[in-house]
Amino acid sequence: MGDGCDTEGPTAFCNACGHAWYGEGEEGLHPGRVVSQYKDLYKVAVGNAEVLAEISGKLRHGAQSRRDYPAVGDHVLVDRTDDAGGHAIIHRILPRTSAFVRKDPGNAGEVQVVAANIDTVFLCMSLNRDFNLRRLERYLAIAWDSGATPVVVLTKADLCPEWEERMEEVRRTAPGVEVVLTSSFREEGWKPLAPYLGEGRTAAFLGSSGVGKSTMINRLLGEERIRTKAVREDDDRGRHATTRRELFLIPGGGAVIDTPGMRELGLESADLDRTFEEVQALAEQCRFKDCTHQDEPGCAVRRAVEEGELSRERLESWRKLKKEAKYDGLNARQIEQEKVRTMFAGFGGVKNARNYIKGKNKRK
Ligand SMILES: Nc1nc2c(ncn2[C@@H]2O[C@H](COP(=O)(O)OP(=O)(O)OP(=O)(O)O)[C@@H](O)[C@H]2O)c(=O)[nH]1
Ligand SMILES: [Zn+2]
Repeated sequence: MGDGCDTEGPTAFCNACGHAWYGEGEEGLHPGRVVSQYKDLYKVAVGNAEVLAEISGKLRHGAQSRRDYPAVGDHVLVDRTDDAGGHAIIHRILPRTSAFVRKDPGNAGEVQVVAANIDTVFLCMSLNRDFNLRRLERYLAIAWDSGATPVVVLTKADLCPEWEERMEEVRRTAPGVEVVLTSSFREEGWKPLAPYLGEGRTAAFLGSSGVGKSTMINRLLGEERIRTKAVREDDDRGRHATTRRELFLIPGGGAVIDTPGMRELGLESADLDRTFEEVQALAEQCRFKDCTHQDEPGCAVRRAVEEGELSRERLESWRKLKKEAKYDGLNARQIEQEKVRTMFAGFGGVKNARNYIKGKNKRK
């Protein structure tokens, strides 16, 4: 085991989703998983039961910022498996392996965790009207930054005879990222998602409204748990309160999270360099280290555009994103890095996946 990891192996398994975690257990406490949140109350899955829980006074007092509070997807230790006698108490949040963060709407300069412990992000794009490669670049940036591994999920394959062309376009936009084709209106049309699901794994669905995320989740769950075409998030503008965000345990093992839309996530922590790996590689050959690729002499990026090696569109979207993403030093990966370090060494999951993809790109 490398990276200075001194853990021997998992010491406990979440009995709700099967996820393994490292570190000491605690006498009398039960591992569970936060499936949804209502203001200061959390719904926690413990085994086959669900309890309503609040956080312990100690946890509250020790919290230095919003990100020290539980989020959907967190593995936590609670004091009971039955809340008939009162709310359960969350005593500890276990180290996160990944986190989606956004700016705290009620607290300038602060971030909060939108969803935690996601292994795979399904970036959903429907093959009809929604198909938009520039938008995909944004989603990719956010996904990489969360620490989870993105997979592009093309939905509504039944509506698009030109799916092969579309897949090829996606592969060019997202080099090294896996691309799958799905349809909720076809028998077993969800099957391509199966390799990313299962015992101990968590996947989140990200994508514009109407691409079919809820329909797909219902298929995976085998029942209509989410009402499709319900109240649209855009309709309650200004109200920060409840946006739909819930973790569902899949009967066959593992879990899925229905993540909020792009607007809620914002772009503040977009990992542009990874999404625009080829731009980044070119930029390294620019004469000036801080080249903005506008009008500096010796700019390798502009040269590549002139020579037709890099599309003008691609450079434009890079510029646009760079402008939008406010690099204020808050980066999801940095935030969680401390907690994550020990986890990764034993898991190998996210880190290995990244290295794998990196290597795959190099070989091209
Ligand atoms: N033809 C076709 N239609 C689909 C498919 N999946 C979903 N739809 C339809 O697309 C519409 C939107 O589906 P939803 O599942 O509500 O989409 P969503 O991404 O969850 O949308 P929000 O809840 O607004 O975020 C519904 O009318 C679905 O019946 C599919 O595979 N093929
Ligand atoms: Zn340059």
